[in-house]
Amino acid sequence: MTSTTPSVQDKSDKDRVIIFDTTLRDGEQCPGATMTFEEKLEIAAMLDTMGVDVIEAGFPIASDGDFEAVNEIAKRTKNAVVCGLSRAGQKDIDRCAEAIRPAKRGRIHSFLSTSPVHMKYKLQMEPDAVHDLVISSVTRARNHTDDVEWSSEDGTRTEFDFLCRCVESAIKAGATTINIPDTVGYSVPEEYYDLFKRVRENVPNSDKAIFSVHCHNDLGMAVANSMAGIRGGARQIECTINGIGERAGNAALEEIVMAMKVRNDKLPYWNNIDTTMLMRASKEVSAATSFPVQYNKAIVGRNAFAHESGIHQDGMLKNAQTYEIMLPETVGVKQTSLVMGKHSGRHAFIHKLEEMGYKLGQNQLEDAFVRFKALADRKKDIYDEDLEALVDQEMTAAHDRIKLVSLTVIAGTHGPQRATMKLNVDGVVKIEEAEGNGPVDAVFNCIKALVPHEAKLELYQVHAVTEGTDAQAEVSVRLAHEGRSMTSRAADPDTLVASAKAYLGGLNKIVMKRARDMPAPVAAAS
Ligand SMILES: CC(=O)SCCNC(=O)CCNC(=O)[C@H](O)C(C)(C)COP(=O)(O)OP(=O)(O)OC[C@H]1O[C@@H](n2cnc3c(N)ncnc32)[C@H](O)[C@@H]1OP(=O)(O)O
Ligand SMILES: CC(C)C(=O)C(=O)O
Repeated sequence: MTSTTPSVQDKSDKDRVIIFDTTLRDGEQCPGATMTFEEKLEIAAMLDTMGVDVIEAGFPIASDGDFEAVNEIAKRTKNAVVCGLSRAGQKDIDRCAEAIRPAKRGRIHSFLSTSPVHMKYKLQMEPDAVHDLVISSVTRARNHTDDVEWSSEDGTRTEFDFLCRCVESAIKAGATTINIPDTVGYSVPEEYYDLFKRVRENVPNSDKAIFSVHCHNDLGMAVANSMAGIRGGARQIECTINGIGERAGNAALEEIVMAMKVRNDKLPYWNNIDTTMLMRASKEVSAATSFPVQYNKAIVGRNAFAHESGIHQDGMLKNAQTYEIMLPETVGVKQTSLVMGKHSGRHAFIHKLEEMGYKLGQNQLEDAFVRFKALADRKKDIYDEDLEALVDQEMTAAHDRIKLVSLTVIAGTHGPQRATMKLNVDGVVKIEEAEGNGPVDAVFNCIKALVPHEAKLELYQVHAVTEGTDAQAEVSVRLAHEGRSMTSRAADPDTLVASAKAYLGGLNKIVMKRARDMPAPVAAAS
């Protein structure tokens, strides 16, 4: 934990927040997120191990498959309460009760809309009839289990007095948890805080139930609203892994939990979640639903602990607290990553090369850095292999007597292909133009014209250093000369430039060998 991250000091019961995970119910409701029976069992087991207090495992009346999943999760879950959702009708409630029956601790979660728009158009019921149904549904659920949650669907758009009337009756009928959902993600933090505060103050028996928040993210405020509800006196948060759920989703469990942990000074609440499992949970849910996690998603996005900007990377290298408010290990991420890219600076570049085992002199470093920046301008992702190729080239090129200055190639359907090349040979710049049977042949013919030699090309191979159409091409050539073979490699985003550099690399090796064999002044190649 960094010093900006106070630990949860005083774990008093009044500040304990129940984490109610609804990934398998509300999470599964979003289009395309359907999970198989086996995937649901795995996710439920993971949530149980992670310390989730209540697992909403499904909506048993929805289908036989949902019933089976809730029922099996109820049988297997060791610690958490297993909850099933049901409408207010008797059939729904009884089916839900049957599904959760094997659970060590089972909960029926019954809901009914209370807002004018929902009552009038969706339910087509008068408020008094809705109120009666609240009482009869909670009473029926209570006959099955003593753990009953009642939700006033569209609670944040419900008339205050009617909401209080329904909440009071639900508690009187035996509801032990009262949820006031922001079903359509319409509320704002101050308003949601106020709603809980006022309902708890106005409902005479409010202290007999635990209040719960359930927020949707239509305006991007699900987590902020959830925390506001907790400040207003709620002590259960309904949330999902990766924030999946209806439309724009629910409050994300990982964000809620880490907000309480990192900002415990301002949000002095605690929960039982093992935060080191958050990344694993995110990956498991993403794999099961095939929903990718947004790169910049808080806590579990792949960029959440990654830095590309030079100024940030420099800060991070000097002290991680400069740009990170929590340690990656806290959420199950191995380590911070300093991603090399066009915004990186020298500090990070040198650090990266040292990590990869390279020690370059000051001039070599400066040259390599300039070439790295040029590469990063052209290539989206710079991988370790790119840096390796770049530095290897830098190191071998340092003593080269033949250097590529420029190359232009005209290629296409109307041959012959033509290359124009400028070389620096022992400090003298020469230019030549040549044709060839294809662009590579034209390039090599240019080299032969500029540096006449006897060496024969034995092998020419191209492969991509990394993936993507902007990947660097790595070219290998083998030149046979006086009974020996010289191999050389070069990389560049342009295959023809890489080809020229690889060929010249082979020639430089021949020249160097000659110079070693007969130390007198040598002309380039033979
Ligand atoms: C805010 C939420 O997330 S609520 C949960 C939403 N989740 C889902 O709907 C997923 C699972 N749902 C389903 O599989 C199906 O909708 C079922 C099985 C529940 C119902 O299917 P159907 O019987 O074909 O009804 P359908 O879904 O078309 O319509 C819903 C009916 O339930 C009624 N209804 C809606 N909410 C409730 C409620 N809380 N209590 C009682 N009745 C309700 C509607 O008014 C409508 O009734 P009507 O048929 O008399 O007009
Ligand atoms: C059933 C309730 C809790 C719900 O999902 C909602 O209102 O969003």
